[in-house]
Amino acid sequence: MTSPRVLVVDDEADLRELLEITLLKMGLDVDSTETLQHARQLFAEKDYQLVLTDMRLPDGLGLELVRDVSASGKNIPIAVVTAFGSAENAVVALKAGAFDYVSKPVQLDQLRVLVQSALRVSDSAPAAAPARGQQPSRLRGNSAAIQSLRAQIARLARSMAPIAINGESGSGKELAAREIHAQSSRADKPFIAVNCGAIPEALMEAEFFGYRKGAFTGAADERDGFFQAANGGTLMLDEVADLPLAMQVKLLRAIQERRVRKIGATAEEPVDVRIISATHKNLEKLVEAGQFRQDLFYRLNVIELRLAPLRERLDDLEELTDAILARLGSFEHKAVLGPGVLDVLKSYPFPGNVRELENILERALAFSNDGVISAEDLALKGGAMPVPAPAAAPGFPPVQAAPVAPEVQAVEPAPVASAEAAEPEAPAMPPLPVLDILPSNLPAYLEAVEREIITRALGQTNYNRTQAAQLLGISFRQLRYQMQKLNIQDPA
Ligand SMILES: Nc1ncnc2c1ncn2[C@@H]1O[C@H](COP(=O)(O)OP(=O)(O)OP(=O)(O)O)[C@@H](O)[C@H]1O
Repeated sequence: MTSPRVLVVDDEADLRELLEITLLKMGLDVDSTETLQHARQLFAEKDYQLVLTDMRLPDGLGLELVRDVSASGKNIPIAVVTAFGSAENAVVALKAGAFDYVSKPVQLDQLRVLVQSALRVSDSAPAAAPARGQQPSRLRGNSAAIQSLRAQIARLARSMAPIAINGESGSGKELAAREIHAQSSRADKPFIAVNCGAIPEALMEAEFFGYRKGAFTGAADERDGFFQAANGGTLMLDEVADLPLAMQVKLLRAIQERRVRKIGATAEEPVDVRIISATHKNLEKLVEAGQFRQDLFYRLNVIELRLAPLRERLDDLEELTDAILARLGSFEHKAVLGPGVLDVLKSYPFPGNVRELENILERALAFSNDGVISAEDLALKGGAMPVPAPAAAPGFPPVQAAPVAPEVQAVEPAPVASAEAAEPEAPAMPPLPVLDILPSNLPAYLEAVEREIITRALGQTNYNRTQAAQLLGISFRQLRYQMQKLNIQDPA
């Protein structure tokens, strides 16, 4: 069996030699050259599994080779070596189709990780075909928007470039991120989704980077953070716009250096993580307003992926509805839409997108006769639903913090005790109650207030959690945490 062959293009003799020796020690065959022209010739003549090129070459730019290799249709990963501190070059190369980059001075551990994951990419099937052993796609729909999304996902799965997914709440951003991970050479490593908007600011550094035993009061054991938990795999930064500025600086550093330091540790540890970020907000506007760091935005936004809202792809509604009903119904009790109900759904704007469709169908099924859903069962405009009485005051249940284990696939941090802050443009606050007697147990009292407010919002929206979250100016996930924490259940 022949070894994989790598083409190294660099005119700096020392660096070229270092790259060659490292690759040879990894058991690879290496061809090397100093010029762009010779590199093009070699690439045309021979089969390579990886091309590694410097950005500045005597007769041109490594970027030109990136474009040639990407356009060749051979599906060969090409990585670039960028000058120290040249974030622009790295981003430009990734945008042009580079698989990944290493910065000078080249850290050999990072180079080896890059080479190994690049070789896994060239090993796997071409872009359109699913990787070995991969689960079938959960992404339903056949509209032009979804078809183009599938094609983009297949292409993006083959690189390390950071991806920024933008789309309304519930439009499938996390699902798309999971698909990219599942189709990538990282599929057998963890996919960790972190909701940046739900982590208390004081815990952020510990949650992202981990801590050593005794680093602070309560740090009874050493613990990994999200970066270490996602090592080798993909880290999804959901609701990335909600990251506080101080954390943005630390995150940028971790992404640039590909190293993290646990709180209380002296040494940094390398991490190999692909970053996918997602938001329903306009990050560019937040950058202009000084609420999001430009440098982090630039790093995260290398490739943009936009998810169309459901109302812009109503062609998908039937397939989505069928898939959701098949999941909700059982073998004996099939769930179906009654006559004309699909048209009623098509006239609804779905502000909460596919997630709202799921919620609507789930509720409608509970109200339906024998699993046949009528237009009334959909209760699209909201109808009166009895508001469940708030839980009795005595004996407030203790709040359980969810432990974060490395094998956890979607990490949702422990719920925060107070109601999360609403968007800056949230409507005016109702006046605060004037209390005659001060509560003797403030946390328990606040919990009772929170339970009362959330239960009222859910009652007003017929327990449609998407709409209740909107009413309260919090995200769907934040509402879900609070409901779990306060043990509020849908009476249906
Ligand atoms: N094209 C699709 N096919 C099948 N299911 C979908 C599709 N798009 C979204 N969903 C489903 O809709 C629900 C919401 O999707 P997801 O959590 O990915 O949305 P999101 O945009 O990340 O939401 P949020 O902004 O609230 O984080 C999930 O249950 C997901 O599986």
